[in-house]
Amino acid sequence: MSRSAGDLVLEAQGLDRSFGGIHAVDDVSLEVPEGSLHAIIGPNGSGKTTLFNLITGHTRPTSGRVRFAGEDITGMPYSKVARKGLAKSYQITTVFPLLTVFENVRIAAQAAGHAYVFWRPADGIRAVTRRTEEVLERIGLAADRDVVASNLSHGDQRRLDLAIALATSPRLLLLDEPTAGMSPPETAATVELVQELNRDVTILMIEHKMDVILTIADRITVLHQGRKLFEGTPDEVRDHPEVKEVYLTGSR
Ligand SMILES: Nc1ncnc2c1ncn2[C@@H]1O[C@H](COP(=O)(O)OP(=O)(O)OP(=O)(O)O)[C@@H](O)[C@H]1O
Repeated sequence: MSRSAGDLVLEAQGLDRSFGGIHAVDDVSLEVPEGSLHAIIGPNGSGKTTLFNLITGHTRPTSGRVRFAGEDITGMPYSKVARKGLAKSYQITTVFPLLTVFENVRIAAQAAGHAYVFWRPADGIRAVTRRTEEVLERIGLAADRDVVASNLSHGDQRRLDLAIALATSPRLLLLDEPTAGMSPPETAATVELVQELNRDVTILMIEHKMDVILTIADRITVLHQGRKLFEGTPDEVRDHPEVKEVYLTGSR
């Protein structure tokens, strides 16, 4: 299938999810075109994480549909969605702390099927090693390949988590606050890295730092109390009176 900018990688329609009496996500629709960097912002408790979980299959929507690369994936478990090319990088959750950087990334590359040349296993192993080295180079962790993951700085552990996601050669990468807990230099390096990755992977990200979002996003969805308050370009979001009010006063 040929792909071009403008094709929708992700389409969410009318997503809804309640937990008891809390309407965490309320009729949210989203369209993410191939190649774009789309950001989700909103105050604490506005439904960002729940929306991500509805997309990845970690949480079932009460109603609404999710399409990935044209296929309906609503309610499909993440293990299956991941094999279709949707990867997520969530706050170091996928790193094995006692394995080296290289081993961590190699496991992901292997799981993604890069070793699946069963009639010539040596080719498969070489392909996995090549993909692992390529990803480490790209993420800037090649010099740390033999370091045990738990000995990396917080910023480098986040980079490793990204490397693991990237090793699966995803078509869409979901990033949940990639700069959380990072120092200003680490944040700047991560912003650069995310922009670099976006050259060939579509990205959907949650981010709290407004300056980061306004710098790198093509389009921004603003959530407030589970609903879509506004969607637009960084300039439109920056100038939108209701968005300013929510961010400045925390309420509306
Ligand atoms: N499993 C759950 N059970 C009950 N309530 C939940 C559950 N998950 C989320 N919520 C509630 O749904 C609402 C939205 O939460 P969510 O975590 O999606 O917001 P968020 O925008 O990601 O917040 P934050 O920025 O603080 O991470 C909140 O009121 C939260 O307490």
